[in-house]
Amino acid sequence: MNFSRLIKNCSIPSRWLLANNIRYQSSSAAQNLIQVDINEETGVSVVSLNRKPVNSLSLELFKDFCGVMDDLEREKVRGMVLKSSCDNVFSSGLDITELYPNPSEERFEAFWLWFQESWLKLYASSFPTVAFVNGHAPAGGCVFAISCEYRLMLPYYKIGLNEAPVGIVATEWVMNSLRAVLPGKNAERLLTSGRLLDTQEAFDIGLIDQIVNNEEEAMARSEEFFATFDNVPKLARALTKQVYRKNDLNQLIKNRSSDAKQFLNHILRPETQKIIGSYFKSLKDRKKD
Ligand SMILES: CCCCC/C=C\CCC/C=C/CC(=O)SCCNC(=O)CCNC(=O)[C@H](O)C(C)(C)COP(=O)(O)OP(=O)(O)OC[C@H]1O[C@@H](n2cnc3c(N)ncnc32)[C@H](O)[C@@H]1OP(=O)(O)O
Repeated sequence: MNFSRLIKNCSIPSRWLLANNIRYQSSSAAQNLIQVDINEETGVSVVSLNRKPVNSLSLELFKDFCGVMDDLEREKVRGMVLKSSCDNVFSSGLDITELYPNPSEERFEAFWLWFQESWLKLYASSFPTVAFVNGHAPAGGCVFAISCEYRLMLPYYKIGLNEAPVGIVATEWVMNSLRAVLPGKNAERLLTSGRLLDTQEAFDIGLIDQIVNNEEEAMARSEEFFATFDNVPKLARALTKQVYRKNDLNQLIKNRSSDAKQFLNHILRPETQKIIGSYFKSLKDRKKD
């Protein structure tokens, strides 16, 4: 196997970014949408999504996330734990205001390309990744979790891919990430029903790896997970992961702009706008009851 070609092919940021003429520029340093804490002793980095109140995923958050992932690659961290700093919510998924009402083509295209970019960087990261699901993780929130290598979750929250009930068809790279975690039939059922599972159900079908009761326990379990790689050369580990995930990665890399166009067309359909609009209204109305 030609390793230098492989490394070049796995060089995540520049090749993919240049292909789309987009470059990282921190969009929101003042807003502090992502907090990063690197433990100098252990080499483990804790990355907290910090877009109050519910970590809905906006263009700015995706841009900042990509910047953080680039920094962690440069720092050669030993591992990353992804969590939320919002109460009770890991991430509420894509920011619905990016999808409704009728987003501008320019904004939406940028939004979608940075979402793709975030997934590529997380899914192919050279360092080990743990999602500490410390709150609800519907839709895009679940996409972040299943793109990590290991999932820990606090009890009594919900996780799943509820795109279908929201009028959205999950794209192929999202389906592939789920298939990599769950055996085929459970993955298909989760997608087509759009059911959100509670922590125990998610553990029972293997969507999450362990249930933890608090952050301290989550950090201890993460450390155990990272320690399983301590005797493995970093480059060999990273390349094994990237080659193993290569088909999923290539499926998106080859289709980035058609994926964005397809999703925009889908989102702009009047029927889709109507379903998302009434779903969003029901979210707002829930509070008034
Ligand atoms: C043809 C090709 C198709 C290709 C498709 C490709 C890919 C799909 C893959 C990824 C797609 C993902 C789609 C999505 O992610 S859509 C978003 C789906 N998200 C949800 O359904 C979750 C909605 N939210 C909730 O259920 C709850 O908010 C909660 C997360 C359980 C938290 O509940 P709670 O703590 O009670 O907070 P509130 O509900 O009161 O929320 C506070 C505040 O935030 C607003 N909000 C909540 N979620 C979102 C969101 N996702 N976007 C924007 N805003 C959100 C909520 O309305 C409240 O606002 P107000 O305070 O103004 O009322």
